[in-house]
Amino acid sequence: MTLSYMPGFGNDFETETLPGSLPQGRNSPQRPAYGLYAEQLSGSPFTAPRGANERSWLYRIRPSVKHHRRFRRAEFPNWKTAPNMGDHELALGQYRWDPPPMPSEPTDFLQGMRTMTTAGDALGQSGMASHIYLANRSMTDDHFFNADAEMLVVAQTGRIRFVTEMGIIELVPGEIAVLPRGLMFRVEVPDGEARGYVCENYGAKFTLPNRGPIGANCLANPRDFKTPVAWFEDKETPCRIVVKWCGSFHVTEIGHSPLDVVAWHGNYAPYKYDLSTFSPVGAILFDHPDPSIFTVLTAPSGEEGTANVDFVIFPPRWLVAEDTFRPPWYHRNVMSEFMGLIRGRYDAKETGFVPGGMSLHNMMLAHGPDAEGFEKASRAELKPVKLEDTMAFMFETRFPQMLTRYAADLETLQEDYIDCWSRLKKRFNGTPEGDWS
Ligand SMILES: O=C(O)Cc1cc(O)ccc1O
Ligand SMILES: [Fe+2]
Repeated sequence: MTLSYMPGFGNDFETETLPGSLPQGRNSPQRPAYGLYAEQLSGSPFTAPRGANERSWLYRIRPSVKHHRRFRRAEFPNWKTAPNMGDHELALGQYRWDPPPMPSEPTDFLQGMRTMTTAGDALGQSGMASHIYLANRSMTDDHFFNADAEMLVVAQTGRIRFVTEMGIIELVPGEIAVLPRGLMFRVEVPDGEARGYVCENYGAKFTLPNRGPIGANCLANPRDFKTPVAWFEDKETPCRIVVKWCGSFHVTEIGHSPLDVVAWHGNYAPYKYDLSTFSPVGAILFDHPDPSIFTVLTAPSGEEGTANVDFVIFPPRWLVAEDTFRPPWYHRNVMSEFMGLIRGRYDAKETGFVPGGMSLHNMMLAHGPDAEGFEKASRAELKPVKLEDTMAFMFETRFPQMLTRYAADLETLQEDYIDCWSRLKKRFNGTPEGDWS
């Protein structure tokens, strides 16, 4: 399937599948062409300031209200929403997990969503949740929208295709997608199996970070974000709609596909991004900068510089710093760090953090390179070194991340994770040289 995308971040896009199906010069003509219904999808309050005002106009076969019959409650027991406190007995700690096993029974993207952490409060529209998805079945007649959050999806293994009401996005591992709050979609797994990570962002939408003195280029460049062109199906067969709303799930049946948008325009739309197009900027003489230098997208909170959630990556790059301990320093952080590994190895952890795995370093819990990583980096010859074939990421939030029972009970939780620091030796011996024996 060849898919077409429109470049740009937050653009005012326009796209139509049939000639003349998109009204020009107005949003709501008396009789839109092709007998379509005009519908506005608002992603911000009507009165949001211009820079933050997001809405799209959708021209569809039936208005969405015809997609809503009376709902029944539905259950997705592994998909949790903040606040979700204390449903396990595990004490505080630094945690790391190997990849969870693929389910043996047929499992679609919704059934395969497993929440690892929740933070903040979805009803207060702040905070986030970290999930892993494990899918081995495409959704065919089932469709979904999430009223609680926009969803940032990080593909780790297997292609994953989001057939949305505004067009089709397909990801290969190493790509991400952002699906706005309220967008209707179904999820297909063209390779038969897919695994990856999801950040549900309950707060203000992800946007590009300011670059400050870096200037007008590098990091994530706007043109590398891709929004799908319009696509629709005119399918008069039974379909189901699942809604996530304030942490609960609801389902209804309708007699046709809700993916019936023939044309649309506006700036509230899904998009994808290939992480390999991120242009990293770093220290080219000495020291290790804060990881915020690798922020792809940031979802602000009300407080300046204090993200509801940042999406940060650790891409392939050259390390050139002189007289520098090059891996991450040891640190304690008021922000809470959930990490995943898409491929390769992460430079702070030589072993134990594997692709498809996860780690959680919560508010103020100390962490940093393992003993082997420290030894190696402290003695390494500081010639230019390229970190190749690697891609780790972090969901970093101002809110403490509460573990779910699923995460606490997961059989791939590494009981011995904190032992990775136990072999760090005392080097202090009262002399300026220290003891490096
Ligand atoms: O903890 C981690 O591995 C993530 C991280 C990386 C880095 O380069 C600096 C700080 C930080 O939290
Ligand atoms: Fe960290």
